[in-house]
Amino acid sequence: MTLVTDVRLRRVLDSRGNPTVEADVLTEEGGFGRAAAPSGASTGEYEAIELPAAEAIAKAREDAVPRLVGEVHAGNQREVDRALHVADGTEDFSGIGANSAVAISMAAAKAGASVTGAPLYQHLGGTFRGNNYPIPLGNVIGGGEHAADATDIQEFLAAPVGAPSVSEAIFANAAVHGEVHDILMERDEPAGKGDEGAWAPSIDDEEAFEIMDEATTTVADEVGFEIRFGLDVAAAEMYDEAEGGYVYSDRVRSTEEQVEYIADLVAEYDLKYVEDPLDEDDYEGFADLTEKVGDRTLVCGDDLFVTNTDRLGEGIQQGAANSILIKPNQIGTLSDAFDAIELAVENAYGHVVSHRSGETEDATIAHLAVATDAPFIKTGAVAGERTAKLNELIRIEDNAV
Ligand SMILES: O=C(O)[C@@H](CO)OP(=O)(O)O
Ligand SMILES: [Mg+2]
Repeated sequence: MTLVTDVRLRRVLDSRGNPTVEADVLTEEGGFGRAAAPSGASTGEYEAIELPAAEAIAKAREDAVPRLVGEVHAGNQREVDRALHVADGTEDFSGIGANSAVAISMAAAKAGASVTGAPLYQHLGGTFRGNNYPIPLGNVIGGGEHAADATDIQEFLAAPVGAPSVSEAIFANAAVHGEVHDILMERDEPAGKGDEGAWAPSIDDEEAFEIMDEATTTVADEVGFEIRFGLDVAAAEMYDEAEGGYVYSDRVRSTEEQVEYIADLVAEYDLKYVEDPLDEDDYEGFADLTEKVGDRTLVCGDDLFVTNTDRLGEGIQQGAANSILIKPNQIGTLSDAFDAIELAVENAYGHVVSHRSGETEDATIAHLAVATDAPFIKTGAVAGERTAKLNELIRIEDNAV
């Protein structure tokens, strides 16, 4: 019923104005799915390889499309994704590009769902999926690789942990984003926005912590539920061995100092979430920090694990982190992302489904998060390519997809 009859690929715009790959998958019985690949700026060294969009499309047309059309069923995700791996023939999708692979993989899932008439989250998660929804982590202040002349820490994320529903959580994050703006205005700190729609003022990290504390407290009082906050340090971008450690605007921190610094921040601000607090090669540092604060906060590996089961397995062995960021384009297919989620869940690691800094209106990750009972989703707070996912979550909760 879901035999693939055509795969069409094209270049479309992403939110940074760069070309990215969009895929359409068509099947017998009129099935149709469309999806587009996102793109990172602070990419991990061990991610699957994104090729220039035009090249990825040319390679996929030559090598992948003939192995899909008339050969695989969109309703059988493993079959589709195996064919993509065979077509690619490398370990890191450098053959056809992880951008082509992930766009086709996600479009196939949507095509499979469309034939059965089930919403994508149910197609992916099964009919016995639980009734949980992820808490959205909303990026409201940011810098690092996502904005020039702003904070050293890449993302300050609102975490509305007490929200009674997804929609209330989403509106709370938007309110925190608005409150941050008001506080910045009061302080006479004008701010543009970074790649993900977060405010990118020219302030130091210390001031950003003060503002986050104030903004989350103010909005929590207004809405009447608990709002905490967290970070994506994106520390691999700061780490410079020759400089002796983590290079901040005002100083360099050694690995030990970095672990202490982050542990102190967790204690001082009761942080709910800390992503990539250490370099992507430093399992040991991650393990040290997890030992110190892992009972109180989520220590999450993004560049550390890159959605890869081998790297996650190593982290589990060493006790590095207690949660994993899931970005399908880091690994190339939905099947590989599901494998990483399964391994995480089996080992009591939390999983956080995530957007990239370069995004499109594609909302697949909202369905992926709901399908897999993810405790958290990280997909911004405002901006159209972010609200595409957030509004889809609202629709899913409202049974309207
Ligand atoms: O580091 C991250 O977690 C992401 C998304 O916020 O950024 P990028 O897509 O640039 O890697
Ligand atoms: Mg990150």
